[in-house]
Amino acid sequence: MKALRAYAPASIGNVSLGFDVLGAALAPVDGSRLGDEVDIESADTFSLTTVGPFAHKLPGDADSNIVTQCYHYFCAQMEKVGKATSPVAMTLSKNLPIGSGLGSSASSIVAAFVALNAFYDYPFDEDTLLTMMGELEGQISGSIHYDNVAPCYVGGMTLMTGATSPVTLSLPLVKDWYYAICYSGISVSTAAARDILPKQVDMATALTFGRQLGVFVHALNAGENDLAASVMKDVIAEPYRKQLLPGFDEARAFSEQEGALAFGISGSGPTVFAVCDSKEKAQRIVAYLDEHYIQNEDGFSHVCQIPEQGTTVGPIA
Ligand SMILES: Nc1ncnc2c1ncn2[C@@H]1O[C@H](COP(=O)(O)OP(=O)(O)O)[C@@H](O)[C@H]1O
Ligand SMILES: N[C@@H](CCOP(=O)(O)O)C(=O)O
Repeated sequence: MKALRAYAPASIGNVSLGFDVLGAALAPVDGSRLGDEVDIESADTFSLTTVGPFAHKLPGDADSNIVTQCYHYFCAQMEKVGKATSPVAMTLSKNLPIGSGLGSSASSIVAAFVALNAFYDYPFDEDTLLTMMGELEGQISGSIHYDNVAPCYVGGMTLMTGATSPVTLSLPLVKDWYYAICYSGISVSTAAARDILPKQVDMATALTFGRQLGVFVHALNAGENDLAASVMKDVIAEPYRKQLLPGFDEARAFSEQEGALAFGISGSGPTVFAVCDSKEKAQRIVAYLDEHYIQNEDGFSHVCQIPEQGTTVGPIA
């Protein structure tokens, strides 16, 4: 009997300078896994079982779980293209905290769609699947944005095009950048953190946003890494969101003093990240964040890099 497992990594939405259009996958350098997993196998009727360290924080009923919604959405898309589906049993290992800024819902969504697509012998191509992932992410967070689902699915650092094909472009990776990331343990709802943002930005902010994104993409392609890091500043969301994050200003001050190239909010927070040009600097910042930024026993931190690979799927060993 076919039984598959998909693993979908955590991700940094926005990467400070690219609100809703830039994202990066995350992989701890110690080789541990940071992401949700979805198992799938044939069954007489559909079911979803949830396990893992954050399963108890999910909605109690399977119907409210985004993975169940992915299954129904996937089946409806299959029907539209005249393809049959049969019931499956799915198991979600909920390894990412909810409302963490690590693309938790995106990780579940991407793992679910990749597992379903593989189970039914790959009926949909990458752009079609990404569009479906964005749709489900939009249902849960209040508006469609691809900056978590895209890097989670394809890996690397991704820039959204606004087109349906290709949905996303992959940017060059800086091999010697290390990301100190820390989840404080509190929950910030993405929908609520979007609601507090102004609906319009002024001309000066729009010009800074465009200039930074243009310079960043050029600098990465030219290998001018310091120039790229110099424009990793959030002029859209951080000024409004940082008030939700106790210890944010102090964490930034410490990281900058330790030589971090950039510091910002991962997605809508509360996770923060510091970009460093050595693993040792990232480890020192992680040690500070462990002691000063974490608020409760759910918090954690890691030194990460951006993996080239995104979601993986294969037979359950
Ligand atoms: N599999 C799932 N993973 C994460 N959140 C889920 C899942 N299924 C349903 N939810 C609900 O979706 C919402 C996700 O909140 P959100 O703030 O967008 O989280 P995140 O920023 O971590 O993706 C929560 O209300 C959560 O209960
Ligand atoms: N671009 C989005 C990213 C949200 O990421 P999450 O990990 O907090 O869901 C935003 O900034 O609202």
